[in-house]
Amino acid sequence: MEEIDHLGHERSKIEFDVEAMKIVWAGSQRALEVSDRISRLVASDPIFRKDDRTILSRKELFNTTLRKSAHAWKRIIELRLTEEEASRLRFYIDQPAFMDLHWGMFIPAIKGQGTEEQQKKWLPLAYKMQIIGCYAQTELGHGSNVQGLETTATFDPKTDEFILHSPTLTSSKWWPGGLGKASTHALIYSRLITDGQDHGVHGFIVQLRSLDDHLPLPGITIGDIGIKFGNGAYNSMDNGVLRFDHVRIPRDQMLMRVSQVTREGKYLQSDVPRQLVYGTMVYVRQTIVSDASCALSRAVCIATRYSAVRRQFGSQDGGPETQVIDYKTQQNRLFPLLASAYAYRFVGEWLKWLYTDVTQRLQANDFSTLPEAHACTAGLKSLTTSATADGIEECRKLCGGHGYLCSSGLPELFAVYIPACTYEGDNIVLLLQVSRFLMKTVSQLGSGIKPVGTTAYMGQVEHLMQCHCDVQRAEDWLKPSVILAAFQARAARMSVACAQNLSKFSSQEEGFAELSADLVEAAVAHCQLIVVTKYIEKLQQAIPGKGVKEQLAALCNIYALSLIHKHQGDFLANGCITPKQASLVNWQLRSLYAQVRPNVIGLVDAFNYTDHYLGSILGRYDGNVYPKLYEEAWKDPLNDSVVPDGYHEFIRPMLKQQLRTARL
Ligand SMILES: CCCCCCCCCC/C=C\CCCCCCCC(=O)SCCNC(=O)CCNC(=O)[C@H](O)C(C)(C)COP(=O)(O)OP(=O)(O)OC[C@H]1O[C@@H](n2cnc3c(N)ncnc32)[C@H](O)[C@@H]1OP(=O)(O)O
Ligand SMILES: Cc1cc2nc3c(=O)[nH]c(=O)nc-3n(C[C@H](O)[C@H](O)[C@H](O)COP(=O)(O)OP(=O)(O)OC[C@H]3O[C@@H](n4cnc5c(N)ncnc54)[C@H](O)[C@@H]3O)c2cc1C
Repeated sequence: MEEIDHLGHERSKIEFDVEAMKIVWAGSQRALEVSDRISRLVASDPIFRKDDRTILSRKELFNTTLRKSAHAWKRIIELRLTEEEASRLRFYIDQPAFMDLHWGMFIPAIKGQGTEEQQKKWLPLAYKMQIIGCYAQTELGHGSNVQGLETTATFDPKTDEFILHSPTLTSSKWWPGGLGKASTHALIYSRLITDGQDHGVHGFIVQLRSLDDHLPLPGITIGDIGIKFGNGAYNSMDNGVLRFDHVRIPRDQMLMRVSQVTREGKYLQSDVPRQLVYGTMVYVRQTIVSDASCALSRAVCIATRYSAVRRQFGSQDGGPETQVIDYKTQQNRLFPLLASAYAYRFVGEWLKWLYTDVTQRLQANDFSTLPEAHACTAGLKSLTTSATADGIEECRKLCGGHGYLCSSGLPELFAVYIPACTYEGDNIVLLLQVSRFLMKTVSQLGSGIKPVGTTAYMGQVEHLMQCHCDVQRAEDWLKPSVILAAFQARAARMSVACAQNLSKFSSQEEGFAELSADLVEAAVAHCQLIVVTKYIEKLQQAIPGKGVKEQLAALCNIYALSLIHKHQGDFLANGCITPKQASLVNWQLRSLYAQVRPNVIGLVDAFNYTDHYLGSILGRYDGNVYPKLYEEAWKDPLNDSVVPDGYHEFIRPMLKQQLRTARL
């Protein structure tokens, strides 16, 4: 039987080349080909099914994680997948697993902080999965404050070993993914003590479990920390707890690129900055920005398709009701999220470039761009994950009641995504790092040090402090130069205001503590400017395909103008725009919504997500929502029997008792 495309009418209206847009979204023709091939491979393999995840018990769920990971590894070997293909495989399997930490943090940490000799010894074992590693930094008592970690690694010159110890309950390692049940090894961040002196936090490779029977090694207490938020979701991950009781490891298992301990127990610091100990976090924060565009685009794809299928009110003369996507309020909530998904995609691409550049420089002992890389990764991780978490929840609401069903895919997506606002650095703590960087930049203005990179605009601070926005008609808001000027003026004015207010305090520390809420807002303004700038730069490149650039430009304008509308308090209070100009933003936004409306189904089709990956009845490619929702309901285990288990024990006696009471 021929499949009906319930969204066919929508697809017939699309004014741009969707196939060309798929290439832009994927990054290149080759990336699209890889993504497409691997997504189909995963969708067609029954071991990777995920439709039962929300009803499995924790043990069953973890068992599927192990099965899927082992099967993925087998396929990687059999098909000789490249690193890029393997990473796509993990993406489409779509189940958080210990493998993420092994490949995403354990290996990068050894690469970034290990000496050549250490890399030669450990990386081949890790690449062949002969050991499984995790990243164990956070403790029960400290996560954000890394310098406050309590685990100790004390050098014993008699035996040429470090003694790992957990001196307090709060020093127990707590949270590391993969630690609870799967890992054989861990990168332990702990205080280095030599000759009674504390040298601060350093990384150590420690074996946790036997490679023969997986039992914990002597002196090691280890387990899972318990069930987390939401059904399924991040519960496939074995986040763990770990305590050491005087566990000995050889001296050469301290990662020694940044600093070394000699055979005699002497502590040596190399020219490499200490902050490189935090380097793995910079790497992962960068990947989290691209991940945000994936999670948001997934939610937006579901909400957009469903909004085109769903009809409510507005029937005239017995005709069809209005598609909810045609309500301006729906567009005003949904289209800025669609635009944000594209914006985060492009800023993620740029951040990847920035990270590659800083890594190459670090290898040549050029550390000059490290502060900027830290500020950009911290700030953009924070901005994009907060907006994505809120955006997923907004998409759930955009889908009305059906969005609350697990079969919409949205509850699980929300539950699995929200910890991104916390892990790899709490979002507020990270924004405070950005504001520290901004305050330093402002304090150096006029000192001859020219701001570069993403703070280059501060070089024109005098102009930005008093310039006026050049908008008279709504269409003027479409000029990239006008948008950039408004965002630059807002960011510069907010940073300068913070710097001026800081100078009123007797100490910088006191000022930072008192003004931290304003500082966070200034950091957000700076990060939004980065996203807008990188999107505008993307549009300056050649982008082939009929109508593709026009759609991307419309989305860029929606992204920027919806932010001006949302944060108009900042723009107005700082005198960057007038109330009249703020109201023209809304006029222009409405016109942009009308421009993209016929194309929105094409814009979400361009993500090229399979139904398997979306995991949503509401977001099905064919829009065949109602029959499938109806069918799905009958699969619920509660419907296995017509009369529920427990009827005789609980319902019947209650009913009978009521009967007796009624007779009395
Ligand atoms: C099947 C096969 C599959 C194959 C493919 C798989 C691929 C998988 C990919 C998946 C990838 C990842 C999955 C990830 C899943 C998520 C797991 C989550 C893991 C974690 O959460 S790990 C723990 C993370 N913890 C944190 O982030 C802690 C946050 N805290 C900090 O970062 C710091 O403590 C701090 C807040 C920055 C403060 O530190 P500190 O007090 O030491 O520093 P100061 O504020 O005093 O600053 C001093 C100085 O240092 C600068 N600085 C700080 N941090 C950095 C940095 N990271 N880099 C560079 N510089 C830094 C700071 O700016 C100051 O500079 P200044 O002196 O002002 O010049
Ligand atoms: C799902 C998940 C997976 C994780 N995986 C790992 C892992 O693999 N390895 C690992 O080592 N860790 C892991 N973590 C731990 C994670 O990195 C930390 O939880 C995170 O860094 C936040 O630290 P915290 O828990 O100490 O939060 P806290 O710092 O205790 O935050 C609590 C509150 O205090 C606020 N706050 C804290 N400091 C300040 C400040 N200076 N100014 C203003 N406000 C402040 C925060 O904004 C927040 O609102 C994971 C966590 C989660 C949730």
